[in-house]
Amino acid sequence: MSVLVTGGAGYIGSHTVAELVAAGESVVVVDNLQTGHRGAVLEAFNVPFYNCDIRDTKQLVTIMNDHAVDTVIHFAADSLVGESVTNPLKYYDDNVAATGKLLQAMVEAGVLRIVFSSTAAVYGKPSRVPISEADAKQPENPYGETKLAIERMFHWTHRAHGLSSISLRYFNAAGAHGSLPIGEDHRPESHLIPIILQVALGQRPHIQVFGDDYETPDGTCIRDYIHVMDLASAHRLAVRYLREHDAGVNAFNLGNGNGFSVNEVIEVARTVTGHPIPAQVAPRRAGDPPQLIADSSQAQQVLGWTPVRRDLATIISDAWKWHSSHPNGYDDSTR
Ligand SMILES: NC(=O)c1ccc[n+]([C@@H]2O[C@H](COP(=O)([O-])OP(=O)(O)OC[C@H]3O[C@@H](n4cnc5c(N)ncnc54)[C@H](O)[C@@H]3O)[C@@H](O)[C@H]2O)c1
Ligand SMILES: O=c1ccn([C@@H]2O[C@H](COP(=O)(O)OP(=O)(O)O[C@H]3O[C@H](CO)[C@H](O)[C@H](O)[C@H]3O)[C@@H](O)[C@H]2O)c(=O)[nH]1
Repeated sequence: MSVLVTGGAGYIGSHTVAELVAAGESVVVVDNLQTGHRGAVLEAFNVPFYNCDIRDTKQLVTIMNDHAVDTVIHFAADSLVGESVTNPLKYYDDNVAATGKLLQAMVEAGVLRIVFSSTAAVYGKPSRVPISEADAKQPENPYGETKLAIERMFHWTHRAHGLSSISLRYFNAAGAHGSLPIGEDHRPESHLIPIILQVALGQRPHIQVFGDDYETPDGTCIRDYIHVMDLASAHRLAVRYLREHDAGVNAFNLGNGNGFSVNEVIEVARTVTGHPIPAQVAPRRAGDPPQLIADSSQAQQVLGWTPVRRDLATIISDAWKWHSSHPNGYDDSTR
């Protein structure tokens, strides 16, 4: 039995591949490298890699059959919130329609288990924190809307085809493997922690703090940062759960349950890096909710998941090891 990982050359996907390989799973990666990096799927893993789009149903069916795939973990997506607002149809095509093609290939190949990368963005601006899975889903951008639409596809494909699924709603993924040479390399980078670390590396003059007039103790936005290897372990457990249960349709939040403000994150990064990291207050970024904090008790109870790298200094320190040893990210010249 193998696990097919779509988007396995991306940030969270490559860390999950590392986790699965370490657990003795047989893994196959499918990635069109639109934002991923060939170098993120380490040669030492000896994992089959297909430079393939998830819309290519025919090739996916062949790959699933050739590798005796029994479960898919689906990371492949567009995930820039701002771009999704200016170009929503790209997100309906690349996220919703492309996932439809992937599910079609799975049904054709008789692969009826999927773990899906969902997001806290399905909730929009929450009415309370911590957020529970049953709370209102009111996405404020097409990115979150398309992820929610995919979650709904699982409802109907379960009824029609018996496809069982676990949607994992990540809060703010951060950090890096810590011992293997993989980490975060989005181009352009939009996430707070890697941008702060680019300031520490001298690649940017300062960090812009998007708004200091929110209704939070220090006025800056609060987020729930979750270590990428804790996300990876949740995927491993989700695969196991799907194999061992007639699981139906599930969705779980993945976060630490602790919120840190933008200013607090900058302060911890100053301590970790020993760099002053100049900060400048800038206007609010459109669509940012003041606070996002997860209630992840369901993932803990049902999957047996326990995040173990919960400390923000550990998360930033692992990210710093990656960024300081790979200041220009992956070398894509050998693609
Ligand atoms: N990074 C976060 O904080 C975060 C938070 C919540 C949810 N997510 C979701 O988690 C998933 C992974 O995020 P990431 O940060 O690792 O992103 P990423 O861009 O690093 O990884 C996505 C990978 O999918 C590949 N891909 C995209 N479209 C494809 C297609 N049509 N066919 C084949 N491959 C394709 C890309 O090349 C890339 O390697 C995404 O679905 C994202 O929406 C991320
Ligand atoms: O240069 C920056 C970058 C970010 N921020 C702030 O830092 C916080 C975190 O921002 P990120 O862009 O790192 O993360 P988001 O919370 O916006 O987004 C994350 O959570 C979303 C769900 O709400 C989506 O899932 C998305 O993919 C995921 O990256 C926000 O308050 C943002 O305004 C800054 O102040 N300056």
